[in-house]
Amino acid sequence: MSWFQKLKSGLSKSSTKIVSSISSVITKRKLDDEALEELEEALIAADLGPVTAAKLTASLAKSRFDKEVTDEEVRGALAEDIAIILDPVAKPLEIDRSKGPHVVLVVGVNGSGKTTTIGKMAQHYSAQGLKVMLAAGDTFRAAAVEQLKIWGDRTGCKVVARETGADAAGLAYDAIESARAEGADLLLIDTAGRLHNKKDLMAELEKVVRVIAKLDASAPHNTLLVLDATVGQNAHSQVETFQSIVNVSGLVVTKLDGTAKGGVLVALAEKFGLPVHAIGVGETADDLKPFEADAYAKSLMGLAD
Ligand SMILES: Nc1nc2c(ncn2[C@@H]2O[C@H](COP(=O)(O)OP(=O)(O)OP(=O)(O)O)[C@@H](O)[C@H]2O)c(=O)[nH]1
Repeated sequence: MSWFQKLKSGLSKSSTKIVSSISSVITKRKLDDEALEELEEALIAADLGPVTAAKLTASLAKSRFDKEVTDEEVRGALAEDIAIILDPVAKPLEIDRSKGPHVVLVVGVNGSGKTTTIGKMAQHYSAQGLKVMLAAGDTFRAAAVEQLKIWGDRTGCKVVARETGADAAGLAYDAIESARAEGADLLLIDTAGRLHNKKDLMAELEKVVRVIAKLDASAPHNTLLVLDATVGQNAHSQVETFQSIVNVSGLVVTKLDGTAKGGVLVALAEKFGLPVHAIGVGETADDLKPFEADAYAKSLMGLAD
């Protein structure tokens, strides 16, 4: 399978839903007010959000109002406009090897896919020849540490870990020192997604960031928020919550293969404008894909490359 085919098959639940709802609205008919309204509703139902849905239908009306249209033509036009929305946020993560190590803090709620994403990134960057190290900063859950160690074994990357309940900031500090000593290029730090309450989570993440900065004032160089696409519109409040705690520098959206809510990424791009570095379309190491605006927009609309 080509890269595009894999992306398309990963997003098939989302595109099947969108394609069928668009084709039920537009079966060779005039693009009148009623059709536009139904189309807008279909886009909102596909998690693109009311603001984006309104913007997309307005753009369509501008070029095609009162004209005979086919559903494929509508999907093509929507894909073009969606790609324009996504283009400014589609930015691969840039690793600066001179940082020695480039430090990436990975945050997100429990189960969003943080650990899996770190494992996939470890694989990706190791394959590019970078020396990658992992820090098991979710000291709150023993299973999270174990899971990261499994990814460490799988990808041949060293994992810095401590016993359950250990101080996460202290662990992050050790991990940076160890990464420096080993000459690592990239350090990926996992974090806890849930503590007893938001106040605890906030205190922990703030402390981790503070302690990291003691060793390197420019670190963390990236703070990635991992979002599970299956939560749909709840992703918005997760972004707001984490933005209030840490300086979120970019997003990774996971589990796009298991949901019809792939449109949420368009709504997130429109609302927050945060870089989307990669997307998860499965559980294996190869299932982290670069986020490309045009390919994503076409896949979402069920179109060929
Ligand atoms: N289908 C699919 N499953 C995924 C993807 N990313 C992660 N998962 C699965 O989602 C589940 C949770 O992922 P984790 O990586 O453990 O999530 P986490 O955020 O680290 O969660 P905690 O360890 O509980 O804090 C696991 O079963 C993963 O295999 C994806 O892109 N697609």
